[in-house]
Amino acid sequence: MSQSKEQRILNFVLQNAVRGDPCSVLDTIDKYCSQKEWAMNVGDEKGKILDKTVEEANPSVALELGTYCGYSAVRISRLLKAGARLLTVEFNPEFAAIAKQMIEFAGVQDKVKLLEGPSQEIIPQLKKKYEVDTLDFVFLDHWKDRYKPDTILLQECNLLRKGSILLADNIIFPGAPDFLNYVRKSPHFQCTNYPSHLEYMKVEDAMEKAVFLG
Ligand SMILES: CCc1ncnc2c1ncn2[C@@H]1O[C@H](/C=C/CNC(=O)c2cc(-c3ccc(F)cc3)cc(O)c2O)[C@@H](O)[C@H]1O
Ligand SMILES: [Mg+2]
Repeated sequence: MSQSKEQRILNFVLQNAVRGDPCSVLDTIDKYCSQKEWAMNVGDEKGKILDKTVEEANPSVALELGTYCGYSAVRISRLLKAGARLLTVEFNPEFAAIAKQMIEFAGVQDKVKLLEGPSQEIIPQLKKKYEVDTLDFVFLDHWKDRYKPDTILLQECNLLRKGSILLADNIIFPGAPDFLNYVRKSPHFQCTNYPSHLEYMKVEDAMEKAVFLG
């Protein structure tokens, strides 16, 4: 059976990156996806916005929705302080298996817990099953029509606290218009837009930061 693109990305990392070096894994994925096959990793330009927002949040507990190949899980977890953890949610078993190997090769497995399943099922389990009190940081990068319902679900499950930071990818392309409308109109969020470009392309994109006000 022919290999998937995601398997080819992983193989390129296993053969070309430095084991245990998260930056080398990120650079190697970016090299492959800019020169050989495009893939929907957040990439380096928007990745720098992600880095700054993670550093601002300095989270003890972070959540990512949409692991894909693990690029942003490696990117986020490499910045976490000792004892902090990232929970990342992925419902495609093939992508979850790729991401697990990517995370282990980068050497960040002790900081990352990969939760397999749909976010709407996982989120309500976070408090009791995964011992989460509240989330300090949430990165939204899964199906774009899931950003708004999952943001509402996070609030309903009391997983956000005053100052929790949400960061959403792809605000322009593919776009998440209902999410953008929702957080910008809500009195419970303070929003900031970060113009950027689509990963590996000269196409406009943006990220939106939404800080929960309680
Ligand atoms: C059910 C809830 C739920 N629960 C758990 N896991 C879930 C999930 N919903 C989705 N997943 C997983 O997350 C990832 C999907 C991510 C979706 N991302 C884009 O569609 C996207 C597209 C472009 C672009 C495409 C084509 C273009 F031409 C231009 C741009 C660029 C980007 O940065 C993009 O993020 C996959 O691993 C899914 O298995
Ligand atoms: Mg994205």
